[in-house]
Amino acid sequence: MRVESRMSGKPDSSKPVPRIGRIPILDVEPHRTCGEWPAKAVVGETFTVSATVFREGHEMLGAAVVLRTPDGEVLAPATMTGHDDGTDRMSAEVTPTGPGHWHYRVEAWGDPIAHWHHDALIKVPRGQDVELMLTEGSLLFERAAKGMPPKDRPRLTRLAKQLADVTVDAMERLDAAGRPDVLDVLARHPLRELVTDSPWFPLVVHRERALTGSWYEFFPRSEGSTFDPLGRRGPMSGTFRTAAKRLPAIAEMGFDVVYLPPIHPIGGTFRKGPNNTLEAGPYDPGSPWAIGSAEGGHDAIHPDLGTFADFKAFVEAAADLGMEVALDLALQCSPDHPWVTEHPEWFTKRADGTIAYAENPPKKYQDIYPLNFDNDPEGIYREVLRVVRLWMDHGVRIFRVDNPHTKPVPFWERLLAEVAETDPDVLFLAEAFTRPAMMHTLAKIGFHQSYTYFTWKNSQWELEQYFSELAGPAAAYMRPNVFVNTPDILNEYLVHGGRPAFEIRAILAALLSPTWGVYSGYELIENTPVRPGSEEYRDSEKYQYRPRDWERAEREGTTIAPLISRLNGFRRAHPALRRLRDLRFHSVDQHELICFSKKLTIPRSEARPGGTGGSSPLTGHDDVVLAVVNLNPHQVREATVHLDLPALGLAPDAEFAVTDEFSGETYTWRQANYVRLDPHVQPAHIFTLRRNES
Ligand SMILES: O=P(O)(O)O[C@H]1O[C@H](CO)[C@@H](O[C@H]2O[C@H](CO)[C@@H](O)[C@H](O)[C@H]2O)[C@H](O)[C@H]1O
Repeated sequence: MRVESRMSGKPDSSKPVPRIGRIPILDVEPHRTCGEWPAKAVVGETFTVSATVFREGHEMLGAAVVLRTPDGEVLAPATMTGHDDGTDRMSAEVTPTGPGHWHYRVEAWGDPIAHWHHDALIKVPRGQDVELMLTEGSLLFERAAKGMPPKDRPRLTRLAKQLADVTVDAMERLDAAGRPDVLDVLARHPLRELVTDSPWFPLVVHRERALTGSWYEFFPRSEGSTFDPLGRRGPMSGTFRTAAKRLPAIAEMGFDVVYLPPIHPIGGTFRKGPNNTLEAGPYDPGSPWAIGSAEGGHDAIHPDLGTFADFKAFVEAAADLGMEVALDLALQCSPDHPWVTEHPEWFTKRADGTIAYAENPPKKYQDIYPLNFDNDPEGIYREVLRVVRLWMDHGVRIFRVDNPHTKPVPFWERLLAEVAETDPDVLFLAEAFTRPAMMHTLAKIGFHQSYTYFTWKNSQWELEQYFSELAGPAAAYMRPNVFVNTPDILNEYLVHGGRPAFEIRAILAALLSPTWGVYSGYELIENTPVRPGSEEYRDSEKYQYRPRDWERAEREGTTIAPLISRLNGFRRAHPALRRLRDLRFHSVDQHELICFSKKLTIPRSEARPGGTGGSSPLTGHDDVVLAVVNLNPHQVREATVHLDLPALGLAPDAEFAVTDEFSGETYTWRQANYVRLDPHVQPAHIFTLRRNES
């Protein structure tokens, strides 16, 4: 990192130039973890900037973080504080207030007044150099006064005079230099010398939905699909119009985003039949990811679903209910896709002239051809950009990108950058389940959100380890979208855990991650795998229509939709739950329970007295949620939970009231607390905190 010192003057090119600043500023985070790509935040998201800042000898220094807005305005510095652990690490929190391309930098300086004060406090009481010390202090405060805004100047000028007044007791004069009002002025306007700046580092600020949201995935063709009980005709597909009837119930559950698998024409060649069989019957609708037929490709709508006007009406109906529609972007083709004949050069031919089908080992996708992005990079790029813009023009502002890790990374970096230039509100979710290097790089180069390994993290240690990584340094560039299930992932925990397992996983996802998602049928506790040990559903909706009797489930109480509504309600009521970086785990002496909290400081102007859902912010400006979850879906578990009270904004010996958001019961808690959770009654406590008045 090149650090320019304001004091270094013009370098003489014939001599070696020190690369380090006058006050060294090293290892600035999040810059270091983001590499050459911008750090990410959403509007109003507070994050920490830290750096190693030190200097020679025993001189004292100060440091601050400065934000520069997309308009070039440099905002008031946020003072950095030291970590007091011998590492010379300093940090400050900053909050960008609008979208766009921001910058941040660290400034450091020598602080002669702090240094003088430190020495004077040692020497004056011991009678060493008393008048000399006080005179030097007086001169320093005179200097500082010159740089003050007029309203603060008199206070320091008076102090400078007082320090030099030999008629006043020396200790009294020294005490005056440590008065809170003086320290306050100095904190705001320190006397700075040898000022050194780090370079400006990029920070891209997105809209809130890039970090926060509740997603619901469903196949529009299933909603309203019908079967002839007499078998005189094949099943009839649902349409955008019939699917729209499901939207109010989805909104009722509190979802923000409705994600649709591909809605394009589906190919007939090598079409898959029920349960991923390789032979489809005459009425089998095929996998929606097998995109393209004579009816069109990625820029067309499956005629069974309706027309562009129907799609528009669907998007508008969702918007009226406060939801956005996310569309799948799966860059692959059925053998019947128009690109296959119009652009044969986009596909790789084998020695026998055939095109190899796509794979994501060990999965085989016999019904699709992969594109070869290196055959005609420019042609494919232009066409994909056209397709993306077409759907953007039809109201789609979120794309869920299928298997981005099987396409060249620079392709995505270019595409996402070009879209962001004109439409910075358009978001892309990377569906890449692959090695960390690829997943993290896709996030760095521009994907706004990423699928995660949450579905496979079921134990306490796995969850703690994984989420500590996601909410730790990775949060600077990668935003998790935590689905509890997908059409491809029915985890064995759900297969064997029954209803409590579905409740537990929904609670974990909704509270641990600012964005979580549910694939339709989850609320009905659908958990039959196609065969023992498989993560595929039996009679998977990927290959056949799957209408569901929502009303019956509601009547019979076989749905967890009410729990999902409550979870999304908590998330709306508690801004802390809509953030990631505020997650902290607490210790539990039983490995099948997990305890975590989220705490967000809300500016006073935004604090809501009393909160909602029976909760109340801790201090009027802290939103704190504490959860304890039994991870065993079969058996009661009890334990002692040891809280990290400072992480909750509380003193180590504090006693405070916790109110369970499910039961409404209030308990008095302290550092160590007994917990007992029965997964068949209530698998979790979700507590809001209130300090005891006494
Ligand atoms: O490869 P992933 O596990 O990430 O899964 C995603 O991409 C798959 C390919 O698009 C997709 O698979 C489905 O569509 C295929 C093409 O029609 C079909 O051959 C597969 O049997 C079917 O599962 C998967 O759904 C998607 O999430």
